[in-house]
Amino acid sequence: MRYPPSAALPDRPATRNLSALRRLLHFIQPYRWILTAAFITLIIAAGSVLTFGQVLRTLVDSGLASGSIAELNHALLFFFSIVIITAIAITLRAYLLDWIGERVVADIRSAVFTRVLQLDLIYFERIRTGELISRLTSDTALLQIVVGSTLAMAVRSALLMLGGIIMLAITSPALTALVLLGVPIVIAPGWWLGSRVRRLARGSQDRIADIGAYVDETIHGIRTVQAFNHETIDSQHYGERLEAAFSIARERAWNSALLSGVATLMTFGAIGLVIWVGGHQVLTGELSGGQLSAFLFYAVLVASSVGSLSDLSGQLLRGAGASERLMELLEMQPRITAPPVPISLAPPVRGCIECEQMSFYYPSRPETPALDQVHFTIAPGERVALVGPSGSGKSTLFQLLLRFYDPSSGFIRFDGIDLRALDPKELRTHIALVPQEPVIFATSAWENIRYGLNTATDAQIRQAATVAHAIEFIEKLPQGFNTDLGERGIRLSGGERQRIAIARTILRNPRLLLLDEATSALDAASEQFVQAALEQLMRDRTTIVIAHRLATVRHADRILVLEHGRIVATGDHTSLMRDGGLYAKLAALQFQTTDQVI
Ligand SMILES: Nc1ncnc2c1ncn2[C@@H]1O[C@H](COP(=O)(O)OP(=O)(O)OP(=O)(O)O)[C@@H](O)[C@H]1O
Repeated sequence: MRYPPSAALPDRPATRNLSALRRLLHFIQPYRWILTAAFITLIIAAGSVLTFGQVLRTLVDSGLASGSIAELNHALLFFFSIVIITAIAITLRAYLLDWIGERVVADIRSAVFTRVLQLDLIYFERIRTGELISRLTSDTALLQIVVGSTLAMAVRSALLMLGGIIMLAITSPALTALVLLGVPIVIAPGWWLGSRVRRLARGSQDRIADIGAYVDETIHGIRTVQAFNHETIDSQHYGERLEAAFSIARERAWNSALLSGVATLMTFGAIGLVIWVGGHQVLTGELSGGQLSAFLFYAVLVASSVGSLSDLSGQLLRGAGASERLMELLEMQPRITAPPVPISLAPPVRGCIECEQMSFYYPSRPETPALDQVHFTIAPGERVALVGPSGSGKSTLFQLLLRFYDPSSGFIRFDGIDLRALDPKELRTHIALVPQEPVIFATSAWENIRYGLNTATDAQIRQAATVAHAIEFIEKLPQGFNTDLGERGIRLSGGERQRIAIARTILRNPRLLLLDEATSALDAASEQFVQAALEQLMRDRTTIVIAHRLATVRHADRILVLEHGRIVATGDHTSLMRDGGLYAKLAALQFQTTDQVI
């Protein structure tokens, strides 16, 4: 088992360890030359900033103090040259690093999304969609900042800090000793408050992910929300989450404000002290005015570098946490995979299904079998109806046939080959599922039908829509096939959505059709169209249908009756009715008797 045990997403507290950032190297590696160029510009920029202190010293001591215009001009020329070099280096550094940040994050997003799409259903049972989306957006956004600026800023600050200290020592060793002694006193409160701010910021981010997940769930279920008059309650729940987020954010804001105040007090207090001591030295002639100016410049530089290093270390830690979560997502291995050497289905694929003493337990319910010693064979082209009370395992059987899960024991074979020996991709090209609630995407009718077969031409799509009796309503839509069907097909009726799904399946032309009949009754006209479309779809292929209509069970070659995951009876409608038993009871209760009363 390669998933974390309790949650789908590794939702651990942010790591205290920056080594998680090392895992980003794999993504940065392809751009190492650009990164090298960026670091060269970074070093040039940092070097130029350090040179400013010397420029200042020359300006004061040689330019101003000497009273010579020529020397002043000379010093200013030096100053402008450094300004130009710094500006060019900063421009290049900013662009190159931003570029790398955006590029790496785009690559990570793409890799994570591709991986998530490959994970199997057990993963999606555990995860909240909103949370995943928030991870994909907020964690990657954090990484973008880390790769695109924080890392480089940290290196820059470290360079400036070290360079600054060296220049301080060169300028005035005595004052430097004083400053270094004072540094711990100046930065200690900052570190303490800074770590509080970071912890609160992390809490605030988790609350925001929680709010995102709640909004996602509520908006998805907006019809249910409104139908149950749940708007006020949901607003209240949302409000409570917002308040929780706000109270953490308020605490963070207060600590952050305090941090700014304390940092200002400490920094300027320390500068004042240096001016006081240094000023005395200038007066006694131990130090020149230029030296004191340069010293102050370097002292401010070192102080601000230390300050920004402490800020950046928080960001780096959060980035390391984000990187760790994303990399763990990336490293998750789907369990349903092709074997190293998959067996290919020999053409022509027939669509023969065998289930041999097959049992299945959902991983989250290891004590109750969802399917128990199921045993049957379905011949190519046969039409089989599955009937059983709710929870008897009908949909589970479909999921196993599509190999979303593997049996816990026993076998399922397709054309005589164990599903586990096949590449699931190949298997699924021969199977199509028409669910009760078809999935419609927020795009045109063209694209929704083409979903069944990427390479389909417009003519093939029209043909499939005609066979599925979808063309009748598609052509009446405002822009015909180009009409956007709205998110989840919200602009279509239930019957229309089903006919789009049927057209899609016709295009796919599977050997095995898994059909979950809609339980909700359609109006007579729509029902007629859907039935006619289904008849076309079922022709000449093996079909297993979870039946809710009398017409379906009557036309089935065979009916399998499931109860508590077991097959309790098999036969055709007439013989099963004659036997009485569960089927007869279910038939009386379950089938929509629009066409004929039992
Ligand atoms: N993802 C899951 N994890 C754990 N148990 C599950 C899961 N999905 C279904 N079950 C359980 O497995 C059993 C079979 O469920 P299944 O959905 O196959 O029934 P069904 O016959 O299709 O029911 P219905 O007609 O109501 O759709 C039920 O007891 C159900 O609670």
